[in-house]
Amino acid sequence: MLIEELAEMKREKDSVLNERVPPLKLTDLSVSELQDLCKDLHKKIDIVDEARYDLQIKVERNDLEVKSLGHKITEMKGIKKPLLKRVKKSAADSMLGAVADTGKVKADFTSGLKKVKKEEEKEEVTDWRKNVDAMSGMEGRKKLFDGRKLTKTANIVPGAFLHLKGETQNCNHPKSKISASRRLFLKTKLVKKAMAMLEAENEQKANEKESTLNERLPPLMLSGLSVQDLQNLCKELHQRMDVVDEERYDIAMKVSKSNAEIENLTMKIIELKGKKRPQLKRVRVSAEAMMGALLGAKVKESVDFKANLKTVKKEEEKKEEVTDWHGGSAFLSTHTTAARLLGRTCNNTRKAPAAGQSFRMSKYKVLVMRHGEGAWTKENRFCSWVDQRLSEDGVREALACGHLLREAGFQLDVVFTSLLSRSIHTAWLLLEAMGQEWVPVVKSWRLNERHYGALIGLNRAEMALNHGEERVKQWRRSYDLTPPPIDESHPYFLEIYNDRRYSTCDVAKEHLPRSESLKDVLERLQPYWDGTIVPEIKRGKLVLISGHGNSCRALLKHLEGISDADIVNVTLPTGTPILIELDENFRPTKPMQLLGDQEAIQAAIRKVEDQGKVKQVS
Ligand SMILES: O=C(O)[C@@H](COP(=O)(O)O)OP(=O)(O)O
Repeated sequence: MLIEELAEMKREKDSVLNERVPPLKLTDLSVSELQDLCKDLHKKIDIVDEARYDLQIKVERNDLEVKSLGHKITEMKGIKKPLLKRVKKSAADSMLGAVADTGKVKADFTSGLKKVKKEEEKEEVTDWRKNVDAMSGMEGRKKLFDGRKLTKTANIVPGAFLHLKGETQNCNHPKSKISASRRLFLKTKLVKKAMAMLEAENEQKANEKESTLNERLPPLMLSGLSVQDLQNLCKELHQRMDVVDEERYDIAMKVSKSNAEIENLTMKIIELKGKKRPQLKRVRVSAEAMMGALLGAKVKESVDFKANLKTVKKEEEKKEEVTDWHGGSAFLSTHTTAARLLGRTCNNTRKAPAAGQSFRMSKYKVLVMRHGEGAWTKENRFCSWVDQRLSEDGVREALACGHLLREAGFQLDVVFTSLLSRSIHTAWLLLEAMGQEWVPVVKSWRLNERHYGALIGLNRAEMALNHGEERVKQWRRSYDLTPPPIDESHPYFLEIYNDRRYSTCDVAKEHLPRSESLKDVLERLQPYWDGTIVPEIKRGKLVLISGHGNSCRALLKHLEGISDADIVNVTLPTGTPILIELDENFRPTKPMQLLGDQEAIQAAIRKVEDQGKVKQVS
């Protein structure tokens, strides 16, 4: 790295740290003021130290992930890999493996692997297979769930799953006698067990964290201290704050470095997979189905997506895309259905045309999408203004979205994103997949995700357990409910508000939101839409907005005239572009279209909705 760059990084670090820990001013302070100052410093150290602790854990996790991805790449390149030994996995890892998507178990056995002699490996592999073979039949099952056997999750759970999924490599062993229903039974039990272990592990981790933090920063004892003592204590705490904060800064740098590395490796893996992507079919979908897709549960009973699925020849497909642009009688009738579904509570200026009314010509098109899946979606935590990256699936979704748009022939002129990395990366990836990297990407905090206030970082399913699913739904989807605001004691407060990106906004940092309802989101977003995005569209540019679940909901509410009551039922899937066609007055001319495989879209919506439910494992 160039000396100049290093010097720049040092300058940047010094300025951030100086801003966060300004010099002490002790002169003329009374005893009580000094005591307050001590308390204040003590509290700040506590917060920063906790953040440092969390970041350190993240560094360790990232390191493991980097190693694991490295192994994967080595394997994919067909390079002879070193002999590997299974290592203990945490309950969390086993859980992740056990409950990984669509029923295909994905325990990642290459992570944290060690070289060993061939003999050792064979022995070990044979061992767990034997274990599982011995588990068929009632006796076996009992043994399998015997607490003694399960005290070491790592050695049994992943192996058992692997076997149950029929993914064992050794062909010499006779085929498993376990029937499908037994398999399901075993899997369910194992998941339950793993969940209990996960809970215990989480509790243990929380205890460890608390005791470490308490040890590092014992409580303050201020009584009986003279002015001189208090001044010395302030100095000591100030110095300590400086050290802790600098460490936190360095660790945060490590995290962003390893995040970038993970992203690079993930991209490499995707490239190595040979850009194999699912065949996307354009399908004719009724307006009802479209609204069903968007409104999720509300109307889904009446929607049969399978019945609407149709394979169309490529030629026909293109023709349809172009010629159906302004619609015909079919368009009018579908639009009317959509108007009926939404129109009841639509505000009149935005309402789609009703039957008998003349239909308007589409003058403008705009594409709106929620970014690909974010890393915290996997953990089911409210992410909001915390700058999490895309997950591996999120990267895949963004690329698939780019391919879809390229195949459909879209030529973008400008992309708008929020200031959050997940929205920006989605834009980059999709532009790359479209071969349109040159297209400008314009960023604004006004497209940021809704600020979830004090809810940031909390787990939705746990919230549902503690407060009820309905309450969580209200927090997530209602129009004018504002969650409790974030304050300085919140673990992510400093990370958000000390971030340099927020000093670039068109409002002062202290006026940035501390919590928002969807209504607030629309209020901060609309001036940007009217003042910056609309003029570009009017210039004839094709605009894509890579936003967030709720910033996109707010925009759709505005464009489609969705009522306060109906917006509650609108949930957006990740990585799915929505095409909106507008007339010269920016009123919709036809129902918005969620582009892509409708069945998959419906499933993705359900997945997002289910995040707010108490997880039932039965
Ligand atoms: O803040 C978050 O966690 C999600 C939305 O959460 P829900 O409103 O779906 O709970 O935003 P996004 O992933 O689109 O950035």
